[in-house]
Amino acid sequence: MGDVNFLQKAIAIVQQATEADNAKNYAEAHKLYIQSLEWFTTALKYEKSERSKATIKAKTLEYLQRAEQLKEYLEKTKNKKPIAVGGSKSNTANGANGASNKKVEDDEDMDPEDKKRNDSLSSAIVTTKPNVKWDDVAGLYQAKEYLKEAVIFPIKFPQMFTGNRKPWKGILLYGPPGTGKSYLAKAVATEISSTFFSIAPSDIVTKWLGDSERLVKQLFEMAREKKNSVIFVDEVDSLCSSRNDQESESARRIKTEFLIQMNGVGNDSDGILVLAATNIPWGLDMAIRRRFEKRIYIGLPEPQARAKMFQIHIGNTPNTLTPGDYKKLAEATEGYSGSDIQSLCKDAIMQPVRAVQNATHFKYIRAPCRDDPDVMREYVTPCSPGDKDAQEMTWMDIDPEKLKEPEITFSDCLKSIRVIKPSVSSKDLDKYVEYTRDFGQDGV
Ligand SMILES: Nc1ncnc2c1ncn2[C@@H]1O[C@H](COP(=O)(O)OP(=O)(O)OP(=O)(O)O)[C@@H](O)[C@H]1O
Repeated sequence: MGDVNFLQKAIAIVQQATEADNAKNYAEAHKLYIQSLEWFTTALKYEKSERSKATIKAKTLEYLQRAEQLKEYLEKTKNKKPIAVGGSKSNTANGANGASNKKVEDDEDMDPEDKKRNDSLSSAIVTTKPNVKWDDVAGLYQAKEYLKEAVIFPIKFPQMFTGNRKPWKGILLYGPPGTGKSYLAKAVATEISSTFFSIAPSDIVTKWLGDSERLVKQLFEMAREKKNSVIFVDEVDSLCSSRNDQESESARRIKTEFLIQMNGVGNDSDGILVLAATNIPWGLDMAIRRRFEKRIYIGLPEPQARAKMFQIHIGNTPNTLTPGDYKKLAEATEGYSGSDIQSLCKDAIMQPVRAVQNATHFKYIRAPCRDDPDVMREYVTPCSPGDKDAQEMTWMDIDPEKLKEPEITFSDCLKSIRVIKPSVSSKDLDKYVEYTRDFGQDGV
């Protein structure tokens, strides 16, 4: 339902954009096209049908191209104004290219456009640790091993990575939606001491129309300066898809720049790991695919990992679940992804709230005090009308202080399993298995 709203919003904005465009109000049209692209990108993320995805992508490219044309036109007309600011720096393209050996952080005499890009990149640096530890990621042992190999060991034991032993420079995490690719990246950001850049392609493509490739270049320059950095690109397919006829000039330039930077030709790319994630690895440009030396399949979780996910997501919310119950829940959720189990747990956690909301009878009980478990006090809790202590009342009759909500039970979880179904079909999985056989390796 949410996806339909994103798409509707995108269409509504693009209609305004075309109206402004037709009325020759180009600045407004440009602004609206960019806004619509952001909504289209979000709609694309949540769209499940491959056909609709292709239509949205084609439309997005069309609007992107129009927005680029408008931007070019607006810049040309703006430059006609006789403003003598910046002298020889007025040509931003030359400014950026000539600055390759300069410190990117050297703001003093930085080209204003470079500075703007730099500021934007600074916001991509993850400064607040996401607080996802390796142990919070259930299963995916192999993937975690590779990531530790790539980011922890080279920093901690640089002496091990001399001669021909080089740390991995490009790791691609691919697999169905909701299997923990971004979550793993968060664990990397939490567990490393070095700089972590998190890049959303929509930012690169929509905010920097026309000079996106310079933004990519500057990103790598900045990462090189920081040393031992990780650049995480989520949904890398939308930045580096395989060539097609509808590809815009700017999309091609971004991709080329990415290739150059990942190659590290003429650059010292040691110390940078490019970590990327995608749901559609087969949509990636072949040359880009090759730059990711490790391509790790992040598949659906095994039963053991599913049991751990139930434990993680139910956490310390009061419950009566035993280790045996967690095992049974794992067995009952074959084919569920990590995010399916997360949604399922969210639903199960709400069951006691529903029980309170729907109860027609409550009873008085004595139970350990919330603030001091050594002290017993009186509470009111929902019960069946047949209970010998049942009293007819609703939640509205209860003193909030006295409410004792029921604990989550195994049967609450089973109820949620009946409602929440797996989001990945076995047909989808076949494609990943085939891709892994041809190009990847298992990370589970
Ligand atoms: N292995 C896991 N361990 C614990 N939680 C997980 C795991 N996998 C997924 N989850 C839960 O599911 C949520 C969604 O996962 P995440 O966003 O990482 O999926 P993704 O693979 O990046 O999906 P997409 O491809 O749609 O971006 C996470 O925030 C986390 O709560």
